[in-house]
Amino acid sequence: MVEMIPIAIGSDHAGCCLKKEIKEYFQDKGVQFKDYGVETRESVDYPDIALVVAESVARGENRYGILVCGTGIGMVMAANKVPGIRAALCHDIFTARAAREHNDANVLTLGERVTGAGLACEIVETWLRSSFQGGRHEKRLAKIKDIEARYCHGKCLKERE
Ligand SMILES: O=C(CO)[C@H](O)[C@H](O)[C@H](O)COP(=O)(O)O
Repeated sequence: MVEMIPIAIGSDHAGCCLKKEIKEYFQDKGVQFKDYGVETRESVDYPDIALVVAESVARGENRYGILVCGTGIGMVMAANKVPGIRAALCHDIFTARAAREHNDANVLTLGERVTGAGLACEIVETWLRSSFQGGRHEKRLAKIKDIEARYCHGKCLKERE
C-alpha cells in the first residue's frame, strides 16, 4: 500500500487521537501523507480542517483525503461542499470498498467516537486498495457533477485554475 501522491489527513479535536493512529499505520506501511492538523484536544471547528483538506484534494495536490472528527458527520458534510469532492463516511469494511468501487470517493471520513482504531485502519486500507469500477457508475457520478454544476458553474478548483 505505497501511495506516491500524498494523502491529506486532518482532524478536529475529537478526532486527533484516531488521526495519530492512522498516521502511525501509514508510517509502518510507507504511505506518504500530509497532516493538516490538529494535534490536541483543544476545541476547534471541524469545517476549518475539512476545507483545507478537501481543497488540497480538489486542486490535485493530494490524491485522497482522510478526515476524522467525533462522528465523521460534520467532516463529510463540510468536505462535500467543495466542488469535485466525493466524501464518504465509513463505519465498516463493506462501505469502505463500495465508496471507492461505486462512488469513486476521494475523501474518507471517520468518527473517533464511533470507530475503534483497529477497525478504522482496516477501513482505511480497504478504501485505499479498492478501485473505481466505472461502467454503470460513471453516469451516476456524471449526474452528481451535473447537480454540482447547477450551483458552482460546473468547475472544480483544479479545472478553474
Ligand atoms: O461530526 C461532528 C460534528 O457534527 C464531530 O463529531 C465533532 O467532532 C463534534 O461535534 C465535536 O463535539 P464537541 O462536543 O465540541 O467536542
